[in-house]
Amino acid sequence: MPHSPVVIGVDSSTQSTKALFVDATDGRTLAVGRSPHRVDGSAGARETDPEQWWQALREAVAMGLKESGVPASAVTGIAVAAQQHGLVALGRDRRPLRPALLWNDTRSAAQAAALVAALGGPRAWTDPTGSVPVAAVTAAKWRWLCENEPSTAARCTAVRLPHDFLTERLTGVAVTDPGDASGTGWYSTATAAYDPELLQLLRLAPELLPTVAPTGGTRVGTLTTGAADALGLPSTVVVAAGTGDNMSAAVGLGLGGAGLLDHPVLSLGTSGTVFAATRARPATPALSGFAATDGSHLPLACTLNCTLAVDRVATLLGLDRDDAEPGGEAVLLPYLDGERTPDLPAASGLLTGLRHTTTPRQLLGAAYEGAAVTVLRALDEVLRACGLDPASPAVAERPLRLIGGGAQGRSWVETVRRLSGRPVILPTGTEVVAVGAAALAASAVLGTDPVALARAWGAGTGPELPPLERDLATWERVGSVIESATPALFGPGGVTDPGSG
Ligand SMILES: Nc1ncnc2c1ncn2[C@@H]1O[C@H](COP(=O)(O)OP(=O)(O)O)[C@@H](O)[C@H]1O
Ligand SMILES: O=C(CO)[C@@H](O)[C@H](O)COP(=O)(O)O
Repeated sequence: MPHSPVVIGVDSSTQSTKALFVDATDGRTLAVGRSPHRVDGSAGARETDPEQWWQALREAVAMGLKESGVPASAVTGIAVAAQQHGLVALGRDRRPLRPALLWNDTRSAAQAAALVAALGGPRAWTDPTGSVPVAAVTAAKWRWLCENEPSTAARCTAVRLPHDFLTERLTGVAVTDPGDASGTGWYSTATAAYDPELLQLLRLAPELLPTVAPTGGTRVGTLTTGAADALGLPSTVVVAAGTGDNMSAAVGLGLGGAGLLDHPVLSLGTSGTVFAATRARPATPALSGFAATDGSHLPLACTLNCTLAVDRVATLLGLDRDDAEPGGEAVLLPYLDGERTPDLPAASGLLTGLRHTTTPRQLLGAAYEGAAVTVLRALDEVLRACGLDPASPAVAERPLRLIGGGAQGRSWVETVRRLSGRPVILPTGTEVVAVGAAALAASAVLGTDPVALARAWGAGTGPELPPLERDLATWERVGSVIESATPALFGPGGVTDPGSG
């Protein structure tokens, strides 16, 4: 009997690649293949060889095929969602000239500040792009490459984001989507096209860039013979344009034009992000005003230090992840990688409020609190960007959808509930970025709306935990330390503009 059609949603995130095999008829997860990658670098550098992502994609697909027992002939579509912003510089042979500069590489902070000044301040950037450049933004990374490795920049014949690089490996087609493009700093969310004035300022030739597909669910082509051989899949498999990981999570949760708008999400991974899909184009210096991949928008704030940083504190203390209790007087800002929100690229971890009575478990709890308050402080701004009044009781009761690896952890869930005072939904689909990519793939195969499809699949629904009484004392204690964490405290490299996102 023929197998029902299967689509593969790929999440190529900072730490690993996941390939989710989904039954396209009902959204059932059949298997998930996984393969880790390495992030190299110290003193602000964060790099990964893009060939590692390609290798990991191959391994994750092979694992998924084996575990699902699905015949390769049943696979009809694939799409890639990946970590945002990373700069992939390719040479004439379409191979990387150097490792990718990742979203959490802070060496480009000075270039970001110079770009803001060159255009006349934050508003001059939010008007076209929706966002103010910070070290994470690809435009700042391109300028860093030009200034620090000019011969590599001169040899560069193509500039790609992580998901574009992988989509091109699959199809041979140079294509991106509006969602991931909106994190580059050279794409205008106002005109839905690359901005020629910004490209000129960046000294980036438009020929180096991929074309922008109308949506992440656009059919780009089919697998090349080489990619089909490498993946063990038929060359008839349809490839969709794909998108950035946060945009894909929105699709997987059923948020967007054909789904729920203005419902907040908190993602707990290497980065902490808070965002919502909304109708109006965001343009405030306090947030990244991204495009979603389906024509709606995605106001978002992102921190550099979330699960990985807290896990590191647990390791330093010799404790298990969940061996934590509320921090008491201790405040720990786990800014081990510098920080993006607030914009403190030269920051390091900060501990204050230590007493003779402070226990290691409280210190770990303080790290959870520091990371959680840092990202949750942007939630009200996200709600305002959705046209909502955060102070209104109906908005305050709106549940927060918790996703990312951290949503699997008891301490993360309890810390977020205690500090937000909101109901929390734990979606049943634990790999919502990959679910979103699978919905984009299915959309390219079937011609349906990806958000509507993902809603029907139901991955965004799950148990709703009731609100806990809000721990305002901790919220305010941690918040006041964040307010005092100025660039001057962390030495050179800090940026004085409070714009973040
Ligand atoms: N059961 C768990 N409890 C707490 N944290 C977890 C758990 N499982 C995974 N994680 C965290 O999830 C993170 C990976 O999540 P993921 O969303 O895949 O990250 P990324 O997208 O940045 O690669 C790890 O840093 C790990 O700390
Ligand atoms: O830079 C951002 C968002 O602007 C990050 O959210 C990256 O997209 C990386 O995500 P994770 O690997 O942490 O999921």
